[in-house]
Parts: sequence; C-alpha cells; structure tokens
Amino acid sequence: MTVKRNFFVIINPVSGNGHGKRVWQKIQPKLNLYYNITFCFTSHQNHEIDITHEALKNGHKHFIIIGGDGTLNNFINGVFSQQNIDTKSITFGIIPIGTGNDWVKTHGISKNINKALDIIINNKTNTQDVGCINYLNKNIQNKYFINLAGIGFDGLVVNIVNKNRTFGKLTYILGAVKGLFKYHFFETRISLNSEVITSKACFMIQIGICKYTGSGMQLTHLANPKDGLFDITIATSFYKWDIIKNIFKLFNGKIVKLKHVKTFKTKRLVIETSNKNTYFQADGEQIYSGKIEAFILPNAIQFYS
Ligand SMILES: Nc1ncnc2c1ncn2[C@@H]1O[C@H](COP(=O)(O)OP(=O)(O)OP(=O)(O)O)[C@@H](O)[C@H]1O
Repeated sequence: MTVKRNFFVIINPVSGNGHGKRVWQKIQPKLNLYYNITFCFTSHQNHEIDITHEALKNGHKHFIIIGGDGTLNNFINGVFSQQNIDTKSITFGIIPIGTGNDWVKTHGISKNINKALDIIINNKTNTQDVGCINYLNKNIQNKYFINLAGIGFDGLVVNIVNKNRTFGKLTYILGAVKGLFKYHFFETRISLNSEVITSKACFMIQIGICKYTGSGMQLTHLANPKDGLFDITIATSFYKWDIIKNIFKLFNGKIVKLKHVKTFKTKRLVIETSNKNTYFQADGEQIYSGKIEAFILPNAIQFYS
C-alpha cells in the first residue's frame, strides 16, 4: 500500500464572489482519495500569512490554495516571511476561483476546477522567479510577489477594485474606467542597470515576472518567469484619450510599442516617487507606497503545473 502524502489546503471563502466553500465541498472527496488533508478557511484579510506560518511550523510542506491572485500572494508572503523551512522544499498547487486569476494564465493552469485539480494530482512541478520589494525609507516588512507589481494607474485600479468586486469578469474593466477620472501623473526617479530614468509625468510603472494583469491585460508581454529578470514597463504622459484609443493594445501586448512606453529587463531596480497619493500594488493586492528596491529571487518557488 502506498503512503498518502500530507497536503495542507487554504481556502478563501470570499474569493471570486464567495465560491470557495462550494468548491471545497466539491473537491474534498477526490482529494481525500489521494492525500491526507488538513484544511483551514481564511476568516479575515491577510489571514493566509498566519495560516501558512502555523502550517509550516507543524511540518507541512505541500499546499493547495483555493482562491485568487490575492490569496496566492498572501500564501507566498507567508512562505518567504519565515525562516524555519527551506522555501525550495515547499510545493503548492492552485484551484483558481478568484476574480482576475492572472497568474495561472501564464502557466496554462485551467480555471476549470476538475482540470486544475488533476494538474495537482499529476504531481508535475515547475519553478519560477519571485520578486521582493524592500522599503528603503520605512520600517515595513518586505513584500513578495510572483506575478506583477505596479505603481500608478494600475495601483489606483487595484484600490478601486478592492472596494467592490461584485461585477465578476467586468470588475477590472469597470475599475479602469473609474480610474480614468481619478488618476494623476507622478514624478519618479528609477535606477536600473546603471541607468537613471526620470519623469515628471509618469503614468504607470510595471515590474513583471509573468505576463498578465488586471484580468488579462498584457503590460509586460515578453516576461519570462524563469529568466531571473524583471520585465519593466514605464509609461509616461498617457492622457485619458491615449488610454481610450489604445484600450485593445493593453490586452494584446502592443501597448509596449507606443512612443511613450519604455521597456527594460533587469534583476534589480530602485524607484522613488514624489506624490503621496500614488498607489502601489503587488499581485493585485494594495501595498504600502514609498522608496523601494525590487530584486528577484531566481526560480525560488515550486508549484504544480
Ligand atoms: N474571510 C475573509 N474575509 C475578507 N477578506 C478575506 C478573507 N479571506 C481572505 N481575504 C482576503 O481577500 C482578498 C482577495 O482574495 P483573492 O485575490 O483571492 O480573490 P479575488 O480578489 O476575487 O481574486 P483575484 O485577485 O484573482 O482578482 C485577499 O486580500 C485575502 O487576504
């Protein structure tokens, strides 16, 4: 008789408009056939971090996340904010039930619950880079991300979307439309690859590991999650009309070809922004603003895909 492996399941019951509980009831019997399961529902925002710490302390190394990009991001932050367990020995799979589910798009992980579950059961693992944000002028814990971090317009959209996610797939589009009436340019100074880039009218900075954000937009469409490098996109002087005119280019990746958009590859950068009301986001979760250093941890996570 083969010994069943232990898996720890984290379920966000409010993710993607509250389907978590139902999805869990549906897949629990199948999971029990293959694994010894311990599970925990999140009860408040960022609870995933404490749950992950506790599970790792209790010897768990294999995880299944039932949630969206935010739930996954909090799990990753739980993994990297502890020192007891070697992060490279940890594996995770995802059942994507969120609103945007952008990270899974890069890796071709199905949004069909049964197919996503089969990917975990097939036991084939992959690795990718992890981004780390270090606050240089504030005493705030590092923030980790596995998809994209952004400053400016997309940070504002995340701020809007996090207040109301009741519109399903349209949530991010409606957030972007609302953002059009609220955004402002910010002043920035970016140091990367021995170069300094300055702008008095920056619209958005993207720090990409993967390709998709905001429910399918491609702002770093050449990103390779395994090359040890960030894909940086910097858009300046983008006025309302420029956004409306180029809306389709946001989704097909051609946005990076416009004259106000510059792209770079780097493994480290430092960003300073002037305006206190400039929003920052990581994997669709709003994070603190400030002077930041972002650097990459090459192939630092192992997941089922
Ligand atoms: N019980 C809870 N009550 C309120 N918020 C919670 C709870 N559990 C987790 N959260 C928070 O919900 C947030 C959003 O979760 P998640 O991103 O997975 O779903 P989503 O926003 O619908 O999907 P996506 O990010 O893919 O668009 C996360 O910040 C998470 O910490």
